[in-house]
Amino acid sequence: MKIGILGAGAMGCNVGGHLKLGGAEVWLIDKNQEHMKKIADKGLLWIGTDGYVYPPIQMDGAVTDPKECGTCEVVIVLTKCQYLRIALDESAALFDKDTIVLTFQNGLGAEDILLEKFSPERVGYGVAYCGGQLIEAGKTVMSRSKDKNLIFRCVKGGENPTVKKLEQYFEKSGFPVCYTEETDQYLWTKLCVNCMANLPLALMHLPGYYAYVDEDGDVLTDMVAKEAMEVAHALGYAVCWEDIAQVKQKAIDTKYVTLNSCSYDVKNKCSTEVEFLNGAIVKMGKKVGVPTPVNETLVRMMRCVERTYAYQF
Ligand SMILES: NC(=O)C1=CN([C@@H]2O[C@H](COP(=O)(O)OP(=O)(O)OC[C@H]3O[C@@H](n4cnc5c(N)ncnc54)[C@H](OP(=O)(O)O)[C@@H]3O)[C@@H](O)[C@H]2O)C=CC1
Ligand SMILES: CC(C)(CO)C(=O)C(=O)O
Repeated sequence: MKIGILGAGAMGCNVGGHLKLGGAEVWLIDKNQEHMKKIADKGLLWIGTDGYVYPPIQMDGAVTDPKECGTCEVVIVLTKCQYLRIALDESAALFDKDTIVLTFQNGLGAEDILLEKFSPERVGYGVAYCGGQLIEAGKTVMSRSKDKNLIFRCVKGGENPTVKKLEQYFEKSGFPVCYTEETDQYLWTKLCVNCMANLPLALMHLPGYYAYVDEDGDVLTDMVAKEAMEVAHALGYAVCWEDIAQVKQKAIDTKYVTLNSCSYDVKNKCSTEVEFLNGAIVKMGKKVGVPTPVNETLVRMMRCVERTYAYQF
C-alpha cells in the first residue's frame, strides 16, 4: 500500500516511520527542503524519549514536490491545521478519485476542511495520543505509548479494507492504534487537554511542569480546561475531569519539560493552531450558550502575539 504523509514534521515522521517499519510503502511530503533532503540521503533518524538512537529508517521517498510522489492509496495529513487548506491545494498530485484521506491533527476543524474537498466515504479523522519533536533536519524525537497511539474512525462509520490494512501496519511496528466509532469522545478529551496545555504554556513561555507546580499557573490551566469541558458536556461528550487532571499530575510527577507543539510555534515566531484549539472552544461555546471568558482571553492574547512578533522584547 502506498501512503503519503503530507506534512512530515514531528508527528508526520512518527506516524510515517511506524508505517514504514510495519511494511507499507511510505512517502514523506514536506515543505522543509533540508529536512526532506537529509531523510532522502541518510534515512529518517529517530531518537527515543530515553535518548536511544534508532537505526535510520529508509523511506520510499522524502520530497518537497508532491508530483515526485504521485498518487497514493492513503494520504495522512499532519501539517499544522492552519496550513491544511493550502497544503491540500498544493498537493493535488497525491490524490486520485479513490484516495483515502486521514487527519490526526490536534483540535477541531481539520476534518471539516477535508470534507470541503473530499467525499465523506474517503475521509477519516482521529486523535494522536503520542508525540514528537523535530530537533534538526532529518532527526525527530519519537514518543509512543503501549496502546492507542492513534484513535480514529471514518466519517461514514464502519471499517473499510484499506483502513484495516493500515491498522495492521501500525500493529506490526509496535504502534497499536484503535479504530472506534467513539472517536469523538477521545477527541474532545484531548482537545480539553490541549486547551489546558498548548496556548497557556506557550503564552507563559513555560514547560508544563513549571506552569503546573506554580499556584497561579495551576489555577489558570484548570480554569481553561474546565471551560472547555463545560462546552464538551453541553455538546453531549462525556469528558471526565479525572482524565484531564491525570495528564497534569503525570506532567508534575515526571517533571515534564518537553515543549508542546504550540510552544514550538511561538518559540519560532510562527502562527499557531489557536483557532482550532481554544478558538474552537470559544466558537462552540457561543453556539451552545456556554460562556468561555478565560479561553477567549487566551485566544485574543495569542492572536495579538502572533501579529506582533517583530515588536516583542
Ligand atoms: N508534536 C506533537 O507532539 C503533537 C502534534 N500533534 C498535532 O500534529 C499536527 C502536526 O504537528 P507537528 O508535527 O508538531 O508540526 P510540525 O510543525 O513539526 O510539522 C508540520 C510540517 O508540515 C510542514 N508543512 C507546512 N505546510 C506545508 C505544505 N503546504 N505542504 C507540505 N508540508 C507543509 C511544515 O513545514 P515547515 O515547518 O517548513 O512549514 C512542517 O515540517 C498538528 O495538528 C499538531 O497539533 C498532535 C499530537 C502531538
Ligand atoms: C504535547 C501534546 C501531546 C499534549 O499537549 C500535544 O498534543 C502537542 O504538543 O500539541
